[in-house]
Amino acid sequence: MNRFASLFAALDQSTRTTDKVAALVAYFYEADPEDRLWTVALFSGRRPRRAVTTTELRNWAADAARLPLWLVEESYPVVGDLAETIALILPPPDTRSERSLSEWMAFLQDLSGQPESVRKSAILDAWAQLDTSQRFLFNKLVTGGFRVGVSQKLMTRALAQATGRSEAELAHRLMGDWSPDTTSWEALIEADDAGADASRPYPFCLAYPLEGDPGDLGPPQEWRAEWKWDGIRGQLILREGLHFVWSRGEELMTDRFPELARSVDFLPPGTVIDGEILAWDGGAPLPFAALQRRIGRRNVPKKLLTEAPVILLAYDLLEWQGKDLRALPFSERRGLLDRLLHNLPPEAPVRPSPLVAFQGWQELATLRADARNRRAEGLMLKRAGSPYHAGRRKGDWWKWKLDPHTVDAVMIYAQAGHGRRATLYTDFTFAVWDGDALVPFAKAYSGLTDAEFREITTWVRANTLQRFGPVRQVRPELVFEIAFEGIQQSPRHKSGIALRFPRMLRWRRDKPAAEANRLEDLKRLLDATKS
Ligand SMILES: Nc1ncnc2c1ncn2[C@@H]1O[C@H](COP(=O)(O)OP(=O)(O)OP(=O)(O)O)[C@@H](O)[C@H]1O
Repeated sequence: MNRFASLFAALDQSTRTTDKVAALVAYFYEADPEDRLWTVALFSGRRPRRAVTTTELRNWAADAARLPLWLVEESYPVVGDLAETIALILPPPDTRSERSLSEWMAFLQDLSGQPESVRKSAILDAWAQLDTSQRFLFNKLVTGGFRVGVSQKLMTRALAQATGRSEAELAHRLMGDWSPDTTSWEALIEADDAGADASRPYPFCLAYPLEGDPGDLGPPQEWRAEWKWDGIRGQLILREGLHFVWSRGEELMTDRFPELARSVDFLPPGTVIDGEILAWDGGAPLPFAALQRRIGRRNVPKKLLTEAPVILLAYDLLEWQGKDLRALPFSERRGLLDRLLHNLPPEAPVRPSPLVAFQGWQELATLRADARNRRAEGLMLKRAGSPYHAGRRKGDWWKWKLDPHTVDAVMIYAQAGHGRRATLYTDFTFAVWDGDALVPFAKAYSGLTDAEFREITTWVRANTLQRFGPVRQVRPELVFEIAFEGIQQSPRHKSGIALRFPRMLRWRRDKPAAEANRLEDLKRLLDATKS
């Protein structure tokens, strides 16, 4: 645990990317393969099974520190972090543990499902062997609320330096359905047979919002335009006679969209397609509300399959005949994709998303104005010569939406509704990132379906950090897309801004909290509306 604790301290102390990468590279050189694997798992958002609830942890810490529970409860808001509060109030350790990170993880995994008395004495025993900084980390591992200022991209860069493999290859290897229980460092990072897991997706290429004039992008012939569909991003993988569908948040959605199973009848194995899952009425997309009824359902009732059938509108080809095509220019990948799909019969659940032909930027701006009639949110601009990047990189993919007034925000407080919805948590407070902190900027309470509010209510009950009368502070994990009519400066709000008519457009299950918008984004929008 010492080595991991030093790594954590080094990452925490510096905001400079080069320092963070150097600390990670040094760690990857020195640590044991089991610890390296757990570190990669934790830093890429993979959580161990949770064996202990935060309430149990608080109660046990109060016992161990011989403090009344109310004093622990009072200390928590002052410190601001439960793991840290507990680390600080416990008496000094009796002995020092020599356990490594992976040994502690195995210890925690073994606790899951054990009776409370066994789990309590194990946790107390662990606390008695760890110093304050190790305890802090240990508590974070127990609660699963592990966050460091290290993006997947940064970690991949460090891994590339430490292993001599390319970032693109490593980013691909780290995707998909693995955990330290199902793989080893050797199999995940080093073994030649990187294709062992047939379901493994590629990291999604993401876009930046176009804020200025498209004319600034250079000659229009270097660009391709497509409609920006209002559905769910999906990567369809066809390998070894099987099919898999991944969300942009690395969640397997295969069973949720059974219509896509038929793609194996029309397309050969060794094909991976990037596209948008849309509810489809035969010739055009249905409004997002139709697709919304499908989201979150693992078993889709027959009625819904007929009322809101889905297809994949394909816009990129990432693998063909088992070969990774990501390094090819976009125009070539698109050409191959169109050839692959243009002859498919209407019953095939995959179709090409058409390219929008244009000669000049002015013509494209006029076409964009018609996006709503096409049931699109605007346009996507993709540089014809660009490879398929992993993640968000400025320059080659731009989203040029019609309505720029949306923001992805993290829910931090929840309150029950009124009347018919009095038993459900429906009124939420949302925050965006300001540095490493979340600042509240808006409240909203409409826009989701009853089924979604029910699911969120269960989640709120299980993830409450604190109560203030009727309001619950929740783990900052759920992301929602908030739409609004206007934005203005406001000295009354901590964020310094106020929104007009904010409402929830959708629950972004595919986005982790770290990817929510930042206060700078809202300030930029504020400046743009002023000028
Ligand atoms: N033709 C298209 N090409 C690429 N992406 C498209 C297309 N049509 C719709 N999209 C959607 O637009 C998104 C592109 O924006 P971005 O990469 O920033 O992801 P995002 O944060 O999910 O975006 P948003 O919230 O604006 O949909 C994709 O994730 C995808 O779901």
